[in-house]
Amino acid sequence: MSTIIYTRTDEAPLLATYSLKPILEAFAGAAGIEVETRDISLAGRILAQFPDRLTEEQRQPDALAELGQLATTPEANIIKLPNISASVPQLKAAVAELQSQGYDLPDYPESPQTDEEREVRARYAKVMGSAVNPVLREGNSDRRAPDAVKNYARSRPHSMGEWSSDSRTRVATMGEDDFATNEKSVVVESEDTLRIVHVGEDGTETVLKESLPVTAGEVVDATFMDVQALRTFLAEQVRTAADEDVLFSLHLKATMMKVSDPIIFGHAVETFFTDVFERYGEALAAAGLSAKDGLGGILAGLDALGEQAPEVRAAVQERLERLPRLSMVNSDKGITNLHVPSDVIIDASMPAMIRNGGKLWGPTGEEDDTLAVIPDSSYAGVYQAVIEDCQANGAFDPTTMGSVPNVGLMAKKAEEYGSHDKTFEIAAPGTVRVVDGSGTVLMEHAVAAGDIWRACQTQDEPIRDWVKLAVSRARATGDPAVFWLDEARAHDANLIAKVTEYLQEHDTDGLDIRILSPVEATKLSVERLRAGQNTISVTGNVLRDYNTDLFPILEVGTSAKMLSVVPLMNGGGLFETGAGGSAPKHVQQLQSENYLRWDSLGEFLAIAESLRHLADRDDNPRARVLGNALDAATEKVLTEDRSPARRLGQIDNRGSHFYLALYWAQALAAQDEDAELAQRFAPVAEELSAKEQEIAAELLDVQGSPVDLGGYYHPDEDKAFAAMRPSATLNAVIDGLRG
Ligand SMILES: NC(=O)C1=CN([C@@H]2O[C@H](COP(=O)(O)OP(=O)(O)OC[C@H]3O[C@@H](n4cnc5c(N)ncnc54)[C@H](OP(=O)(O)O)[C@@H]3O)[C@@H](O)[C@H]2O)C=CC1
Ligand SMILES: O=C(O)CCC(=O)C(=O)O
Ligand SMILES: [Mg+2]
Repeated sequence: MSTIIYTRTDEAPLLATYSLKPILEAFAGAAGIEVETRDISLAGRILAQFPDRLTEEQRQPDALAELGQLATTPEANIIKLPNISASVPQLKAAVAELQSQGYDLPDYPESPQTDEEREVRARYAKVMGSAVNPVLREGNSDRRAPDAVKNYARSRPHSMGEWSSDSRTRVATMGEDDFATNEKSVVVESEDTLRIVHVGEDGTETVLKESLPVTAGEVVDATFMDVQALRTFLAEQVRTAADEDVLFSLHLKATMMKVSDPIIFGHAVETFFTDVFERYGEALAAAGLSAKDGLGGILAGLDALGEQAPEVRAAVQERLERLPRLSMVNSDKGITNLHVPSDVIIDASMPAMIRNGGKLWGPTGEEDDTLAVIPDSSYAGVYQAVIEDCQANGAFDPTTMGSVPNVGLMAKKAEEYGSHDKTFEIAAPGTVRVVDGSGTVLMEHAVAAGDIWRACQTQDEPIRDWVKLAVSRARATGDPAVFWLDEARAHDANLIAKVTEYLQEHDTDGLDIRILSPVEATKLSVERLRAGQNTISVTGNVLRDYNTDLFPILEVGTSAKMLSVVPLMNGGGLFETGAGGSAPKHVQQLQSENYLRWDSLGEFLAIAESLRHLADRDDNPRARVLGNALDAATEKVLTEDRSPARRLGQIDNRGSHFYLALYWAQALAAQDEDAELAQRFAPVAEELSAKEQEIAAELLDVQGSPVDLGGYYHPDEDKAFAAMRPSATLNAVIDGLRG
């Protein structure tokens, strides 16, 4: 029997799953395909770490480890929905919720003192940050907007904010003493085990990483961020934003870069609130309050300071009332850009700002231009180039613009992704060295206390596979493919050599394949975008992440509508859904007014791809019929405007699933490749169609009042099903089909 693994994740995609998966099970079952669930949610991953503290019924298997293993085999067919990459505040909240549900989990030890606490912290560290994606991604990434989605945006464009030529929005970046400029890179010739050591000024050696296995031909980089330079830079930007009276906003990826970016975030909080930290820094530290967890964490924990608490709160308030104004995540609730490290995530936050005419929201909800602070200069120039283009040429026009799909290098934890196990906050001045098995120093940097040093690996085989994928996408589309690589950067220079070599392995006759620096590649792609032309961006891992939100958000309004395929290197398929995240604000809306705005279009596209993959692998023609019919249904959901609207009283996520089921059944009934399947679904199509009004009314009726899900990170199954499957009439049809 063919099997599809459907992941259980978090937040909005999880809620949507309660409604969509029963439909998938019913339809797939008819083609002899089984749908299995694996829980890789944050809550599930936490529980899997502590079997020793849980009762038999509470224990959870380590589904992530299982899927990581599966992804290396040809049998893999995994549909992966977005999941929470947890920051410390999110982890603590999830633990508290699970404790309140009767799970005997230890508190997260902020500063572990005992061996036991260190052990607990190490277990939590395994589930934090981007702990899921790098494990499953045993292949490179192919993300693009399908024609149906582009056509929809062309005929029904999303709103775009206006750009004016006197916009003062710009990006500020270091450009020296940062990760980009300090980078060194080597290609190791043969399999080896490297070590990372710190040598203090007095010659004392401290091993930072004992064993760093590398494979032949692997690119290994090392770099560091000079923290004194960072703090000087941040202080300058605070002053500049005040002088120019624009909003100060910081854009990092504290979830994925889970060691380096929370530290940078902490420096930004301390720099913005210099007076507060100068006066109360010690008291805050003594109370276990860290700037790394953000202003939100500090304000929430202030009571621990006893009598001093009101004074500190007043000092924070006083600072907030002076210039520069901070950009806001939620001005109604007073949540600033510096509240929670995972609230503002660069891949989503910068495109949202660009889409909005370069404006963010200030303390009183006012829209204004912003100084977007992106400390490391590796890719900051990409956003600046897009901003300059919008200032010169106005907003993009979704009805005429072309497309920038992406072929991204990410297999086997390539590039910065997952480099947190090789990232260190330096304890004392000295030198950090990367040493090979024979004792030769491959790379070294002089560092000061507090600097953030990191190494990063990229294996050869993924690079070769990435070049192949790029050529095959260029061939399939006829569009130019541009490798975004900067010969001035050490790592990129090594990649350029490999790309040039591996391109020789392919027939590139008649293809337009170029290598340009990220800024030049942006300028070219954006110019072509405006001319309605497509340009494939072939990028490393970080730009894969950035570009697959940036361009989709401009082109089709959201990255949720992307087709996101990961052809696994050993032949399996990983089908990601969309290119964005888990949209936490959508859950809040469901809880407060029983309306779920999440658009499952990414899931629909992924399921169809997954079905076709099964059809090829298992020689199961019925799976192909099902997949093709699903694509037809998805297109009809778009053209008939059955996607979730944004406001109460209209169709939401659940309603869009109903229409998908209706159109899917209709498409199956109408096809003539598989008569048995047509016969099976004809009555389903008829029944759903006949009951359309009834079902739509049942789905709309529940909207408008609060919903109790019994948990945010770990909802109660019965409550969540009840909330997400409110139409008894629809359920009866679907459950009847599931038999
Ligand atoms: N692949 C993965 O597993 C990923 C996980 N994440 C995780 O997701 C969380 C939130 O990340 P964040 O960067 O805020 O990004 P999100 O993409 O979750 O949210 C940004 C905004 O995008 C829009 N959006 C995203 N997806 C959909 C959808 N399917 N339907 C409708 N609108 C959508 C919404 O904005 P609006 O409607 O206002 O335009 C939303 O508020 C974090 O925990 C992060 O770690 C993030 C990225 C990828
Ligand atoms: O893994 C993560 O934390 C985020 C992944 C992401 O944003 C992406 O793949 O686009
Ligand atoms: Mg992303």
